[in-house]
Amino acid sequence: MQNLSEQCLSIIQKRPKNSHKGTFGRTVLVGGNAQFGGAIMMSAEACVNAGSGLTTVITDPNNHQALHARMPEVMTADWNDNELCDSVLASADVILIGPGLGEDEKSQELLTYIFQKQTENQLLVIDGSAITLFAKNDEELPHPEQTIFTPHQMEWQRLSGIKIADQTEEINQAVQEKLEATIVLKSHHTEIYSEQEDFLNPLGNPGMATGGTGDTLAGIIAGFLAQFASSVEVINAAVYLHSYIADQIYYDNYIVLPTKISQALPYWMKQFEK
Ligand SMILES: NC(=O)C1=CN([C@@H]2O[C@H](COP(=O)(O)OP(=O)(O)OC[C@H]3O[C@@H](n4cnc5c(N)ncnc54)[C@H](O)[C@@H]3O)[C@@H](O)[C@H]2O)[C@@H](O)CC1
Ligand SMILES: Nc1ncnc2c1ncn2[C@@H]1O[C@H](COP(=O)(O)OP(=O)(O)O)[C@@H](O)[C@H]1O
Ligand SMILES: [Mg+2]
Repeated sequence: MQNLSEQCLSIIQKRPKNSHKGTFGRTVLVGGNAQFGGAIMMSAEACVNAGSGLTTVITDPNNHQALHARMPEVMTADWNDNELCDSVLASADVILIGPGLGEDEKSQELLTYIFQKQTENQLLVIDGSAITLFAKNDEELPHPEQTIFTPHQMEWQRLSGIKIADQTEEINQAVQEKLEATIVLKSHHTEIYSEQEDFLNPLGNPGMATGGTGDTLAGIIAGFLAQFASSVEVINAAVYLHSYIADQIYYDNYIVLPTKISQALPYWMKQFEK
């Protein structure tokens, strides 16, 4: 397993002078039920700050007002409006589903719907509740090689059937090969399992152990994939930068608020741009 280093951030390119919002990808985020609206809001805040050109959130209408108030940069779609959701999804480069999605009938319906809609040109990031739902059912991934799962250890236990205590590199890798998707296995030492190689993130701190830190990472991964060419290196950079910024904040803060990581992203991306 290869240790990630600052070098992995070299995928952060200086923006071309003649660029526009269309240059940096369209990201569609799906999640946030009435109870967990904050989760998808944190993903959206991360995604916009990570540089996604256009970001739309498909969510419970209860969350629209709060989302607009917090982040006017984000567009919204009512997750009951199929026609609107169809058109929003058709133009997506990256879809993220799961933060705060919940596990009821509506959540399952949305996951099945996204599986139907994903095309071979679109990347799909599956996080949070969507991992738990997928683990419970017999559905197949429409495009495994275009799919990234971002489970924490308990979600990975549900998805892979491997108990947390038994989650060793060899066993995890074997399940990655079966799933054919990329796995970002989150813990105090996050690991990335991909088709090519496995990676270990040496950064991060206990200040990150607060609800929303993973929702934020999912938003950064989606935003990075939307604007930089799709590769495991881009996912590595998202994981590394998320923890790098969290470590900067932890230096003089007992808790690392997830939204503070998002707010610091544009500054740190500027420091590392090549
Ligand atoms: N403000 C919000 O709206 C928030 C909503 N959230 C959403 O809540 C839903 C449920 O997700 P949860 O993860 O809370 O619930 P889960 O039930 O999926 O997992 C949490 C359980 O896993 C255990 N666990 C073991 N190892 C762990 C590890 N390495 N990292 C994290 N947990 C570990 C924890 O102790 C906890 O009991 C998701 O859709 C998520 O996006 C959470 O992100 C929290 C914040
Ligand atoms: N003690 C820790 N050290 C390093 N990173 C941590 C620690 N605790 C949590 N994290 C990171 O915080 C994130 C938590 O993700 P997750 O459990 O999905 O949170 P949530 O769903 O509440 O947003 C992961 O990126 C994980 O690596
Ligand atoms: Mg999570």
